[in-house]
Amino acid sequence: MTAGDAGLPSSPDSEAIRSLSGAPGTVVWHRADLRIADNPAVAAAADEADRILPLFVFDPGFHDERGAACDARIEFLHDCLRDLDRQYRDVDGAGLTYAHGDPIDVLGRFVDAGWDVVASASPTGRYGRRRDERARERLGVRFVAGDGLVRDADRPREGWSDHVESWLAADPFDWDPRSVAVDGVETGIDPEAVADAYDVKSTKTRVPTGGREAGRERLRAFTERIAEYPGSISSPVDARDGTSGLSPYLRFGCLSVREVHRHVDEKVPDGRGKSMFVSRLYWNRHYTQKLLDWPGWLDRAVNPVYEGFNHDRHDPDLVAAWKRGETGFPMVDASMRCLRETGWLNFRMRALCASVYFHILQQPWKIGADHFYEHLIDDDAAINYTQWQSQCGLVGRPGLRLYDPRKQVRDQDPDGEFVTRWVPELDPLPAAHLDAPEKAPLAVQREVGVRVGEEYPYPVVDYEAARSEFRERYGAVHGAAAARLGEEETARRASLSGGIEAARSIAAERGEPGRADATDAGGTSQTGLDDFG
Ligand SMILES: Cc1cc2nc3c(=O)[nH]c(=O)nc-3n(C[C@H](O)[C@H](O)[C@H](O)COP(=O)(O)OP(=O)(O)OC[C@H]3O[C@@H](n4cnc5c(N)ncnc54)[C@H](O)[C@@H]3O)c2cc1C
Repeated sequence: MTAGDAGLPSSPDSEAIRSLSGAPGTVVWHRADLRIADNPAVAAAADEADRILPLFVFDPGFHDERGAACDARIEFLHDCLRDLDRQYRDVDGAGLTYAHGDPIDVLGRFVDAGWDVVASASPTGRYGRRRDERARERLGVRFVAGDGLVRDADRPREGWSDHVESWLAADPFDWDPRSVAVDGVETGIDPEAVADAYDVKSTKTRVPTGGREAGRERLRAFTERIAEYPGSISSPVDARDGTSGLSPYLRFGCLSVREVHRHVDEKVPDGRGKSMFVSRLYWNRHYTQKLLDWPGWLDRAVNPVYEGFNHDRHDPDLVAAWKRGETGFPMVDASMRCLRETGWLNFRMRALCASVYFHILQQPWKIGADHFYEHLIDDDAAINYTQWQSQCGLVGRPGLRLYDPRKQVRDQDPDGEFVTRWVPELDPLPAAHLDAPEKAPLAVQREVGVRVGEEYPYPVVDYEAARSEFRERYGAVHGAAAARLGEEETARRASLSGGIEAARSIAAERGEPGRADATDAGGTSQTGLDDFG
């Protein structure tokens, strides 16, 4: 579909822009920073101009069939935009101007009419990177940094934690709405028109309402129950209401990481819940720094030795079974169905599904990561793809994150609440058999009317055999992969928290052909606060 096919023109046109009265000022081009508080671009524009014009451009590349987001994520974005419009109106200005078309064309018309353009700098995927480069080169758009990441440094990871810590402690970006006029141009475009034109209709359920107001409410509610956070993280049943649920609000910039940190720091006494939550805000910055350091995370194995790993085994039927939640591993199936229907999963279940996909089904990692990208409401290219590569073991660090899906049922869902909610055909089976229904005695299967192979599939692969085979294959090249971490370029790409030195020390210790050091990740969970790599 093109802009024309969707029935929406590229708007506003030059005439509408020229007809704005008064001298041109500065356009604030909003993208993934849908707030007016603690926003470096808004603050910079208000500081330099007497007049600002906040703009969001609906890009057909995001909304038509080329866009990878599900309709629920687009609806969440639309909520965020309506809320941003309200934020501007609340400070007595015109609201947000909605545009439609190729952002470079739209912004070019403003530049031709004498406007400057500023935007917040943020690492993006390939498409966004190209768009931003064109905007900078052709139109002189200024990208203002202020997200706590290290830019333009030869070794971004040197002193990185200190840098993030002082950014978190610094005052938020501020501006005085009384010192600047907030202008707008009538375009006839708004989220409703876009939803109609592109037929945006979500079929997902339990999707939260987008926008700053809803995000702030969630933050307030979460801080009241933060003491229960550590005990709620791992189980998919408890996590749904037990973790903050802030990820989509951070993803679309309704709230800044810094203001979330400040709120928790000021309102919550020190304790385990607070420190675990704060460490996750660091992880958010850590994984985002990775994408800034190397954009290839989105489509190439970070360690060249693993490029193409599993490609020779690509089996579309296995991939389809994983996507549909029909692998015969109940915890994976419940998680994959829950992802498709609600657009959210807790960390452990995301890691489990990625691990089973790559280590057990032995399928190419990017197809799996793209599927997550399509369905997650919080999908953040920076976190999703870097997490996928880390979970799959494509960095070349020692230690595989292998999750056993049967153990996860026993540990995280012993009563079968999550499994039977999402895989209702297993509901009649006693909970004791939900970790491995294929092992339930035939008499039990007959009695409750759940016959494995009919109502529910046998495991699509033999878990133990597949795990041994994967360890064998992965281990055969792991020494070579570790050795590559000793090379400057691969070390830079990996962007480990310990910097290039950490990568070199892995190369020195493990950099020779040998077997992978595989452990069951079921008990170990994930990277610690002091170990961002
Ligand atoms: C394969 C895989 C893909 C993932 N994809 C995404 C993604 O696209 N977007 C995303 O925001 N998170 C992603 N995560 C990280 C994590 O699962 C989610 O941030 C978390 O589940 C969101 O729920 P919450 O906001 O309630 O988390 P909370 O536990 O309340 O954490 C608060 C915030 O900290 C950050 N955070 C928490 N855990 C992590 C982590 N492990 N890595 C980086 N940041 C973290 C997020 O911004 C989150 O909103 C992924 C994890 C895996 C294993």
